[in-house]
Amino acid sequence: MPTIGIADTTFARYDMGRAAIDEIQKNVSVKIKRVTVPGIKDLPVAAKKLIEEEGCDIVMALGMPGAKEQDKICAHEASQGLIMAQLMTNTHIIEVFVHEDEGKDEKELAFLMDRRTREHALNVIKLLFKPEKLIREAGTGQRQGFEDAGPLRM
Ligand SMILES: Cc1nc2c(=O)[nH]c(=O)nc-2n(C[C@H](O)[C@H](O)[C@H](O)CO)c1C
Repeated sequence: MPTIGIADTTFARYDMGRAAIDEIQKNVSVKIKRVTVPGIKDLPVAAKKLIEEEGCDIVMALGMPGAKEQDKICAHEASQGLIMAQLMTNTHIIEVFVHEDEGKDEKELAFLMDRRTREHALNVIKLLFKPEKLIREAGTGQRQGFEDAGPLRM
């Protein structure tokens, strides 16, 4: 049975880990290993350890960059770390970041954090079990959270 790793943060203002686990368990039978770290810059090593030490086949890295300039720099650094961890382990780490200023108010932010997490959880399931479904969605302008952009028409 495959194992999905879930790495999330205490900095985030919504329990993204719980949303991811709920969505995965509604759809498939897998083993889940969860770890929670303080912030997004701690996610790369957490994800790498889930892969190398806990045998995870894929990992979701869940976090919320804050609205300040230093938070955005922090998010860029965390993203680079996550890409490095993927290359070092040859394993997908699906980054699910929701920036605190993406929602117009707290209600919309919570909605977005829940929905983006769940939609990426479904992507993780497709990557693991049904990669051909992603091929069918190629070029269709999928977005996680808000409305899909949709395909371009000629
Ligand atoms: C400036 C800053 N911004 C964020 C953020 O926007 N989101 C987040 O999850 N964490 C932030 N952190 C904390 C770092 O990611 C990390 O937890 C600490 O530097 C400890 O390694 C920091 C330090």
